[in-house]
Amino acid sequence: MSDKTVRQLAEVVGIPLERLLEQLKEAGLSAHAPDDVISEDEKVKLLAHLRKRHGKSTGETDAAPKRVTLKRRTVSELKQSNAPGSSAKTISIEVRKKKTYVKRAEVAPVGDEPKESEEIKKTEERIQAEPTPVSTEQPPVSAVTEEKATKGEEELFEREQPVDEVATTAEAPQDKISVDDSEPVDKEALTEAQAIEIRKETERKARLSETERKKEEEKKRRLEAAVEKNAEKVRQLAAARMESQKKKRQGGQAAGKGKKKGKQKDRSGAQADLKHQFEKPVAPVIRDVTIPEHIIVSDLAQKMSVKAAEVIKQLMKMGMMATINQSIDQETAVLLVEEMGHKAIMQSDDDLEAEILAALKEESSQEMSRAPIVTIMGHVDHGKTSLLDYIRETRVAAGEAGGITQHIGAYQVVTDHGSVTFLDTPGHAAFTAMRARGAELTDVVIVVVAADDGVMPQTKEAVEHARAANVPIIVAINKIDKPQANPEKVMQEMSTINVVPEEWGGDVQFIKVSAKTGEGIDDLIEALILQAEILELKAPAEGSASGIVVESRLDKGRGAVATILVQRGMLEKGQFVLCGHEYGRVRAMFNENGKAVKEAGPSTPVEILGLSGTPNAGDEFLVVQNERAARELAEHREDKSKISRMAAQQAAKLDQVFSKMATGETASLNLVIKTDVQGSLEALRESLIKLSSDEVEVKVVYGGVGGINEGDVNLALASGAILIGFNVRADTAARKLIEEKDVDLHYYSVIYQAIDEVKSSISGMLAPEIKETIVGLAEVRDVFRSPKFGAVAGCMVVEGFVKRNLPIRVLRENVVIYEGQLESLRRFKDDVAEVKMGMECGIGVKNYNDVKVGDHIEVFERVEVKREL
Ligand SMILES: Nc1nc2c(ncn2[C@@H]2O[C@H](COP(=O)(O)OP(=O)(O)OP(=O)(O)O)[C@@H](O)[C@H]2O)c(=O)[nH]1
Repeated sequence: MSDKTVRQLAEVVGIPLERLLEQLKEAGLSAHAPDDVISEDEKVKLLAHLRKRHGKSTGETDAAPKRVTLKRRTVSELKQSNAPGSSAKTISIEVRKKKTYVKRAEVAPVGDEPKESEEIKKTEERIQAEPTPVSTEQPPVSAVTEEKATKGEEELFEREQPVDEVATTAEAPQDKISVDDSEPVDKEALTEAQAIEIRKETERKARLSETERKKEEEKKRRLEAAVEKNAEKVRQLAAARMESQKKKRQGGQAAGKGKKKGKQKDRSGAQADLKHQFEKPVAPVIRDVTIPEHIIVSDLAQKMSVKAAEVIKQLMKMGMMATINQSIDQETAVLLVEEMGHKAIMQSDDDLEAEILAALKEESSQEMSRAPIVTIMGHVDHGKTSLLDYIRETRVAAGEAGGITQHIGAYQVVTDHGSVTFLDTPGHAAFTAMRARGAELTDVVIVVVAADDGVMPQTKEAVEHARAANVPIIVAINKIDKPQANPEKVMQEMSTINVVPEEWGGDVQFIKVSAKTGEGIDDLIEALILQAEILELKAPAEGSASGIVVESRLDKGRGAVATILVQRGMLEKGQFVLCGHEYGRVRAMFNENGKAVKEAGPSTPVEILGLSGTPNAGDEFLVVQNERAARELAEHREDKSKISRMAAQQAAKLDQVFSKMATGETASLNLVIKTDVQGSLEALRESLIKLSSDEVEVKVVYGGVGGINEGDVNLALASGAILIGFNVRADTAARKLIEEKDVDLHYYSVIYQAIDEVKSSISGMLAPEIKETIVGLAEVRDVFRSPKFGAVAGCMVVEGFVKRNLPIRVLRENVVIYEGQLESLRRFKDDVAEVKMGMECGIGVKNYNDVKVGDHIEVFERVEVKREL
């Protein structure tokens, strides 16, 4: 251990040299000049002297304190409210903090280490200046633990953990030298003592921290290197993306939905290089914006990379108010896009579908003759079902011995001369419903007329429906086995409705058959095959298939099951198909006998499994390359059908006839008329047809007697016609359909009123309409005779409400039989003004005593509505 000079010691201890010299003098030590050497003994003596001088000595100079404890006591109060309502509790908290420095062995001589540093001084100062740290989190360390913990230590000095005690009663241990914070402290004395103790500690720490620091630095360096490496990678990646993006933009726009994905990726790339790579465009970016037939405002904004608010603002400038989710038409969108400085590219919604269809046509060009697809129609009980059943049982079952015949909605009959496919949905309702959905599936219509009954109203309807669809007719005169059968009469009656037999010079084949005996059935099938030849029915027998959905259902075990009729191409098991709005892979195919088949050609009906849902009868199906294309097309079709539905509805509105004519959109006004009696039908039909002019042709697509039914509505929908009810009403099912499809229906009770309105609509002079609103409907459940009121109808209000002073009509089977006013409206012998739905009431009709059970009493209101052309 080397001795030090006075100057050196002053420096080490951090006090002025003069002061140290003075202290040395006071202690009576020999050293009195700055360069005098102080021995270890002298140092100890100096320390003892100093302690003595400050009155802190414990006795002998060499009996240095074993530990120095710094204490601080703080007392505070804590107010705590326990349960609500109970008074607050005050807890006194006394916090005693102490710091104890323990001497384990001899005090090491001052300056036994060559290293002296600034740190020592600083630490000393800090210890004196800083208040003892308060840490309530640290658990109190007991003296015993403290002893144990320090026993094996080899260090000469150990600075103990700060000891915090939180106590309310306990006193600090007495064997410790206590220095209370509140007492005046001789800082110099402390400095002397601590200087020695702390120096060691600091040096140890310094040594330790040196290695730790080195480690830390190494770690940091590595981390920084890794980060830099990563950043470099990200930069490279971002640069590459920017480059490809640029190229893409130059090379034109990616089409369709794939673009979306690309955009997302770009965005993530942009985020990665947000800091370094973003370059503000110096010139306006002109984009190519593809615009479909209808586009949502937000989508358009996205395509132009502007905020939707910008687009809305621009639309407002153009005089159009639109919301963010509103769809705008192509023309407006093009104007807007150009206004905003971009290039608009018009895109047809059908492009994708057209592409696929074109591909279909290309690949399947070789056409072969195909079987005719036949629908059977006729009046009730004339034998439609019997005929179909006979053909199926004898032909189909015979052809497929042992097969289980099942109803799949269509089946094929194979004969020596060729095949015929029957749609197993007899009746014109199904036929027209299919047509209303746009499916032109039937090639030939068989109109069944019972030879013993002759032409009936529904026979005429069948003929009209077939004509409206432009489908050739074959007449089957059924039940010729019956003794009272009179085929001649049937031929005559049919001629009166312009269905003239070939043998009489006409163009319609009449076949006499019996669904009971089977007579003439072969002739009928032959006639069908002949008709098919005349029609030259051909279709490609190879290539991707397409056709129509006949019916579909949800099977418990098999999921969605659809019967489809292939019209062209060859459908194979395992192919992806799109059926209306549904799509999927054909998992399995079965024919009408439940037999699994692997392929189906033109005019073949098959049941397919594997679709995502049940398509509608009349929906078109086609084979697509993959599932993605199928899904995209399904979505597109859904949109398209919505739009076309709306368009069809608009086309068939009486108040829009003139505006449509003016724009050249329409040159004909189609009408479906239902009347109460034949006489009014004829009168109305003739008068309306006479309204035809050079600009517009008024066509009565169908006219019939009786209430308006679902079939009439479907026919109106299929032919874009306006429905006219003359003294008749629509039944419940028809009303539902009318509402659902928004079909234009007009009720009249005076012929000239109907004629006037149609006339005005054609000339664009439609006056404000007096609209009749039906406010309520009551069903007659019972009829009482009262001497005072005559016939009183016991009614149940089934719709809306019945009002005493509103006009009424009496309906029998949806035909108006009386129009007038109420005489009385009663509930339990009380006269009332109004009766609501679900309530019973007694109704007396003024001047009318013929009300019957089952009749309906319609209550209506007349309101003037301004026309909007
Ligand atoms: N004698 C005889 N009776 C027949 C013939 N065809 C059908 N019938 C009978 O006529 C009745 C009606 O036959 P359907 O086949 O149900 O008639 P539909 O036209 O299908 O009747 P709807 O389904 O109610 O419209 C049944 O009782 C049949 O047995 C036939 O050729 N000869």
